[in-house]
Amino acid sequence: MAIAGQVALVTGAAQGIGRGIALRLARDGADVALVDLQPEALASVAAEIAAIGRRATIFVADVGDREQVRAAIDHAARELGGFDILVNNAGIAQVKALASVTPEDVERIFRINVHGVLWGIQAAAERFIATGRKGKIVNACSIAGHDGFALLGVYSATKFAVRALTQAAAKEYASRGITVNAYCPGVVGTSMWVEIDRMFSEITGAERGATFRKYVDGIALGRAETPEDVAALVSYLSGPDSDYMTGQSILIDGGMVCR
Ligand SMILES: NC(=O)C1=CN([C@@H]2O[C@H](COP(=O)(O)OP(=O)(O)OC[C@H]3O[C@@H](n4cnc5c(N)ncnc54)[C@H](O)[C@@H]3O)[C@@H](O)[C@H]2O)C=CC1
Ligand SMILES: CC(=O)C(C)=O
Repeated sequence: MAIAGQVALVTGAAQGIGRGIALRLARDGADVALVDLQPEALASVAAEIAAIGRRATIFVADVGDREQVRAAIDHAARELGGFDILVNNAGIAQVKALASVTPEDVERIFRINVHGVLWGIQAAAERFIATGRKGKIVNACSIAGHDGFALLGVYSATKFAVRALTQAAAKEYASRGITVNAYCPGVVGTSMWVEIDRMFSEITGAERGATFRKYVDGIALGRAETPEDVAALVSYLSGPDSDYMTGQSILIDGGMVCR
C-alpha cells in the first residue's frame, strides 16, 4: 500500500491499459480520477474501483485540449481532496504507409499522443509546485518510441516525442522533487491492437489476426502482454520505490526490443 490515500488521475481510463492501471493503483490504495471520452465505460470502471474499496471520480475530457486537461486535474483535486500522480495514458494509433500520410493524419495523432502528454505534464507540474507536492508523472510510450515500425511511422514519431518530453520534463522539474518517467509496452491485447490488426489487413491483404500473431511471435517470452503486466510497472513508477528514477522510458515488452 505504498501509495495509500494518494490521488491518481489516469487518462484513457475507460478501457484497455488505462483501465488496468486505474484498477491497479486503486488496489495499491489510491483514489482515482478517471478521464476519457467515453462516459459509460468510465462509470463502469468507477464501479469496479468502488468494489475495491477506493473512491473514484469520472471526468469526460479530450486530452488534446489544454483547458480540458486543466479542468480534469482541478476536478480530481476538488473531488478527491488532493492530486499526487498523473498517468498520461490516452493514445491512438494509425497504420499507414508514409507515402499516404496526410497533414490531417499527423495533426490528429500528434494532438492526442504528444500534445495531450504535454498539456498533462504542464498542468500537473503547475499544481504539484503550487501545493508543494513531490508528484509523479508517468507517460505512455511504446516499443515504437525505441524503434520506428513500418506502417506505424507517424505513431512511432509520436512515441519518440513522448520520450523527449519525458526526458526534458524530468530535468526541468527535478529540483521540485517531481519525477517524470514513461512505460513502453510491446503488444498488448487491447482494442488498439484489434484496430491495428484491421488496418494492417486493409493495407497488406493479410488475413485478420495474422499481423497480431506475427508480432506476438516476435516476443521472447512467447505471449502477448496484458494490461496488468503494464500496470505493474506503472505502479512502481507511481510509488516511492522509484523516487530516485526520473527521465526514463522503460521497456516492458516481453523481450521484443532489447536496449
Ligand atoms: N495496445 C498496445 O499494444 C500498446 C499501447 N500503447 C499505448 O498505451 C496507451 C493505451 O493503449 P490501449 O489501452 O491499448 O488503447 P485503447 O484504444 O484500448 O484505449 C485508449 C483509450 O484512450 C481513450 N482516448 C482516445 N483519445 C482520447 C482523447 N483525445 N482524450 C481522452 N481519451 C482518449 C479512448 O477512448 C480509450 O478509452 C496508448 O497511449 C498507446 O499508444 C503502447 C504500446 C503498446
Ligand atoms: C501499439 C504499439 O505501440 C505497437 C507498436 O504495437
